[in-house]
Amino acid sequence: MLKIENLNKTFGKKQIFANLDATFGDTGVTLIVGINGVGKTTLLDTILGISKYNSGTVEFNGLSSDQKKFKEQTFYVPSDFFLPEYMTGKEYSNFILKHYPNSNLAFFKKCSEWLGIKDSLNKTLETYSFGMKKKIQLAIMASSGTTLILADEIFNGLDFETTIFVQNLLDKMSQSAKIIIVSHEPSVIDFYSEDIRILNNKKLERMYGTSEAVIEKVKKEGNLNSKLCQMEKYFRTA
Ligand SMILES: Nc1ncnc2c1ncn2[C@@H]1O[C@H](COP(=O)(O)OP(=O)(O)OP(=O)(O)O)[C@@H](O)[C@H]1O
Repeated sequence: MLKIENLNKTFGKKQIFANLDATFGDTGVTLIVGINGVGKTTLLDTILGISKYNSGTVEFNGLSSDQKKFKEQTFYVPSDFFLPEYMTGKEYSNFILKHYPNSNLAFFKKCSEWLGIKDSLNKTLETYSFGMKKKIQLAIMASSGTTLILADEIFNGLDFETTIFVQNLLDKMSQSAKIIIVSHEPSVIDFYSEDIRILNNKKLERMYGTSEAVIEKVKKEGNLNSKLCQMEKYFRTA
């Protein structure tokens, strides 16, 4: 179980989280939504210990992010990434997967085949398109054998077919791992409607109801309806 208690985090004078509490079970997909700049990436970074927090506790199965066992059990797919361009896909995947004791190289090969990058594994990463770079990270993620996976904007840059494939892959993986994803896509809200949390007012709140209700709430938090009205008025009078 991932447990966050009384989390407080600031960047300078700006408070990002205030006494944020959240628990996540051992399996299933949780979708985190929220307007731009509210702190979704910071939350993932904080869980993983990449970003320090002011006070509170973050534990995964009793482990803290500075422990080797925590690192071996968790995998992060960030939204912005820089890959070692001089390595081939094969060298890179071997390099990353060897850090994970339960990784499965045979499954990596299978995922590479499913994702259509198998024939490019002997090429250097500088020759990969953005989508191919994303795909190799997804294949590594799926075969890492980790039990906590955090992924930021995971579907960005993926074509339609791959998006559907990855949604189903995550669904299967979530039977034995906890997967927490951040996404802005309405279709993703539809697919993962079981556990949706909205980051708002420096806290993480569980959302219940239909995906339409969730989308309406997200729109309201960002004042989208009011902005749309203002824009319509502007074009009517311009
Ligand atoms: N290293 C940093 N130093 C100072 N402020 C930061 C830093 N990183 C993020 N912030 C600020 O913290 C807030 C949360 O940023 P974060 O990237 O977590 O938001 P987000 O919800 O992921 O946004 P988006 O949907 O645009 O990706 C923003 O106001 C951002 O400007």
